[in-house]
Amino acid sequence: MASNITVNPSSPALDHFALPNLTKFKIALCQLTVYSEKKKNLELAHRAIESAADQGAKLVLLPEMWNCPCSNDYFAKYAEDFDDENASPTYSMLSEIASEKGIIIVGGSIPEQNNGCLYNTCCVFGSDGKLKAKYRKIHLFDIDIPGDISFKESDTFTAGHEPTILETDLGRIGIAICHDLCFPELAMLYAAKGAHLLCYPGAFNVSTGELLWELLQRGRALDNQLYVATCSPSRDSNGSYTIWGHSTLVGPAGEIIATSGHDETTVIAEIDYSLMQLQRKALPLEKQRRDDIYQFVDL
Ligand SMILES: NC(=O)CC(=O)C(=O)O
Repeated sequence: MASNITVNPSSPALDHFALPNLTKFKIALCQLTVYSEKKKNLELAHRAIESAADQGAKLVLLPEMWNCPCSNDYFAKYAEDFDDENASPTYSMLSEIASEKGIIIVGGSIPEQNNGCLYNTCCVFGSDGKLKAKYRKIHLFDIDIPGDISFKESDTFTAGHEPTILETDLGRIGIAICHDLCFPELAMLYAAKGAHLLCYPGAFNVSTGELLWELLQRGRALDNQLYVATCSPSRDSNGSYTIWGHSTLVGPAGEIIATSGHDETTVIAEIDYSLMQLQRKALPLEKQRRDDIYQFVDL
């Protein structure tokens, strides 16, 4: 299916150097422990967001599946319907704290129930507390490594098909979730639409995490010369799915700006979009791209 984003990388209308109102700000990556009680997860997230905002963060990113254990056995039971916002405790909590603190929240992901389907969904709330965007994970994580890990997200979830990029005071933000990191095309699509920052709530496991997590984020940042932020739950070695952790902010030259281990923590780091401009000037990939030989086409 065609994306609802029209992409023309060489469009003269799009100034890839244009910066948002606020070019320098703090981002917080809240690496949260996930409990089996949803109420506890909501309370923990509320405290972490509050504390991050009090430390000056203007944008808070939460992990993939931060209020539900990462298992097909739980997704349906924990799912919420965002169309009925009064019936969604997660929606209410994120919306309230976003407006109370005047911050943007990229709300990680939780299971969404909608019209009989389940989605792995990220909601973004603006500083007025309003829902600004909803992204449903496009690439579901199905893996089978004999003797290691077997997980089939598509047993439960339906894949989304709408890339989501939003214009904010903190720049153009592209949203994707975890396994979406493995697909450079989605990041390229966002870059072609002028994204400054890509946010990936993620929950890589220990098998793929050690090998791929950092490599993929640095690759997406370096190829597109923009910021990449990831946020994972903390490790729970008792669960059936052992999380890698290591929430990270990567800069436009592919450099790690800040990262964590696998325990519960909040990473607070600075984003400075002028570094993006410098990197793009120093290494003008956009100008060097050989559109005469290959082209990125949005079908
Ligand atoms: N949750 C995921 O999509 C996990 C993933 O991609 C991984 O490699 O682990």
